Amino acid sequence: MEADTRTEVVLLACGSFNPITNMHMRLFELARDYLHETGKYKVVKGIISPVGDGYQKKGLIEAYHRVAMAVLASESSDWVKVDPWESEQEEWVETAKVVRHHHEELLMSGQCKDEADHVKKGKKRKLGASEGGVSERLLNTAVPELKLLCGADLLESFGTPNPWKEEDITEIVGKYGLVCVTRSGSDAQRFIYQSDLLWKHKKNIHLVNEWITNDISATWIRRALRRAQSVKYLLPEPVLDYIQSHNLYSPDSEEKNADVILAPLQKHANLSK
Ligand SMILES: Nc1ncnc2c1ncn2[C@@H]1O[C@H](COP(=O)(O)OP(=O)(O)OP(=O)(O)O)[C@@H](O)[C@H]1O
Ligand SMILES: NC(=O)c1ccc[n+]([C@@H]2O[C@H](COP(=O)(O)O)[C@@H](O)[C@H]2O)c1
Ligand SMILES: [Zn+2]
Repeated sequence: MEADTRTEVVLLACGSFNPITNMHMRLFELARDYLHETGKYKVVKGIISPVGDGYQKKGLIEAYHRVAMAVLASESSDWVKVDPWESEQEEWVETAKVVRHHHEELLMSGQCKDEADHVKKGKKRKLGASEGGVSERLLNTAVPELKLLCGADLLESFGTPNPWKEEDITEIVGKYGLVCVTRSGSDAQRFIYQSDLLWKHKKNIHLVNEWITNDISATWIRRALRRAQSVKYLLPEPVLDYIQSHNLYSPDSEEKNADVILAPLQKHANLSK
């Protein structure tokens, strides 16, 4: 039997997940199919990382509820898991730092693995994004690549100068890589073409076309819930049960953080003072 030489990949999705929807779970499935079809990658894990309360987005309910719902949603998957680390940080954490954290976790878990086992199996796995302060010991360890998974709207938000620092985009796209799920007719390709920075790293950006279009957004779901309209079949049933039993998403909850500036914008304003 031939050895599997594909590069192992872990997909990390960052966002509010307020609440998690069927489309969030579909993102992982679409991205995995795409990467497998290239013949070069083997997706070994998906991570959902809900943003912390410090993000201060309008209508953002408490992180423990968003994490609990994400855990319920992920129960239907055997490869996508929730990681609460980001949600547990007191202050909002830049996405580049979240990616760095998960990459370090991967390096640490790789360090503990019995390397000899891989050698025995004749498995030669490529090391993921690894330069930059990583010890020789870690460089010799087999670690999957970590890639940020997002929708086209997040990619396009890179173009708005305020919330994203150029060095963060460079780190995410240049060092790790991006898998972006886009809709047919979406302008993600043009967007990359129009950005010198993204164009430079285009080899690290995988655009996944979603042919079975699905426009579910958490904002639309919260709106329907406020109006007591049905959202059945738009999110996993256990998530819907959780929302109903905890009475989440009311006109009041939508007013949370209404008068507060989004954390990335605040941070940026402080830096440029
Ligand atoms: N329908 C969709 N198609 C493609 N990507 C999506 C879709 N819905 C969400 N995403 C992606 O999922 C990630 C997490 O998104 P987020 O939590 O903001 O969900 P959302 O549905 O966009 O919520 P909101 O409406 O509150 O902004 C982001 O990368 C976002 O681009
Ligand atoms: N500079 C940054 O790192 C930066 C800026 C804006 C949003 N984000 C992240 O993008 C995601 C956006 O989520 P929403 O679409 O729900 O606002 C969040 O995970 C947030 O932390 C990161
Ligand atoms: Zn969003």
